[in-house]
Amino acid sequence: GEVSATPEPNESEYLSPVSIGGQTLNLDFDTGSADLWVFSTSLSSSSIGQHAAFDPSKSSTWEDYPGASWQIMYGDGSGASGTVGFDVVEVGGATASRQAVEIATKVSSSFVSDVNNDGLLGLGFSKINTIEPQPQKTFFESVLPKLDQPVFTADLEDDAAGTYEFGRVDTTKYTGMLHVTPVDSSNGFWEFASTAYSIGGTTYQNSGASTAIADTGTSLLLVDDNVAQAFYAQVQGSQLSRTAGGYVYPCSAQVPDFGVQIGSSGFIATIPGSDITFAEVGQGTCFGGVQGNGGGGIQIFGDVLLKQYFAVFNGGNESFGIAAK
Ligand SMILES: O=C(CNCCc1c[nH]c2ccccc12)Nc1scc(-c2ccccc2)c1C(=O)NCc1ccccc1
Repeated sequence: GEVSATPEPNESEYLSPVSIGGQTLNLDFDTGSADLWVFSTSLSSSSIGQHAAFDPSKSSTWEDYPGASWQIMYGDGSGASGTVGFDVVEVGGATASRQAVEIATKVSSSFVSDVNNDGLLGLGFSKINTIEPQPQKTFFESVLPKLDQPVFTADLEDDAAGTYEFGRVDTTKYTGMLHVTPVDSSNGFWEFASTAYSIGGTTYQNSGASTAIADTGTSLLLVDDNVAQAFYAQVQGSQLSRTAGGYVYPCSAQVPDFGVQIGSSGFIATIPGSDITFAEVGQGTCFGGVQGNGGGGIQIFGDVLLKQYFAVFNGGNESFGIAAK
């Protein structure tokens, strides 16, 4: 069947209503991780705050996974951990009848204060699922055999609602051609080759990192440090600020267009300079949406890039495609 879930965009994330054992929570759909975890009634009331919290004792279809646990840490220092069970998980119209659901008994402060999401729904590959003693399938892997097509699409918008759809590619959602590249899932990500970039329309070879991942769970565009340095060399007044945690510049600065190659096909996905500012950090200073990846081998193509395009994640032939919209 085909399903669509319309996430509510909030700042840097796109939330979609998910039903778990008949309880609805707003989860952040995240192609950069593979854990489905939720705020739960096991957390302290101060941690729960405004969040919806899943209560397994109120689900008639809940099944414990005795002795299992999970623990996840993200590159921004945030994280969560807890216990595991199985329940019926429904997104739009697709149902996973026995989906591993990770109950948070601990969440870091950044998730407590991020009142928009009640947890994450990982859409990466289950080889990076953190459940011990045995990693479990993602929601997409669970429903894949039942879908008309083994795909899901992400149509992220800045302020309008974005949409994830499972089982079909809505060709009315994009214009021109879909630029498709093979994915190497061996690291558990939707990872592909990316060896070139462009600044202000001029293309350069990327001498550093040679791959990138499509990551709806990361707000920023984290490129090879040399590429970030080359980009900000063309932004008057920019500087790498330790206090801000990255490159900042006067909000009045002229920011050039920035593009990154998707796959070895040669297609360069471009972000208009006017869409690159991520946040104002005060005193007329702006924080850039393009930042260095801190020397890690892979580049992380997050929402700053993905919201410019319509994205197709194909779990059948393991490929990633984007098109203008
Ligand atoms: O984890 C994800 C996607 N889920 C994010 C969930 C999430 C984390 N805070 C959230 C807050 C709200 C909603 C969702 C999330 N992507 C990947 S792949 C490799 C790295 C990585 C590993 C080591 C070092 C650097 C990156 C990350 C990473 O840590 N991104 C987050 C981030 C965010 C900001 C800056 C850097 C990295």
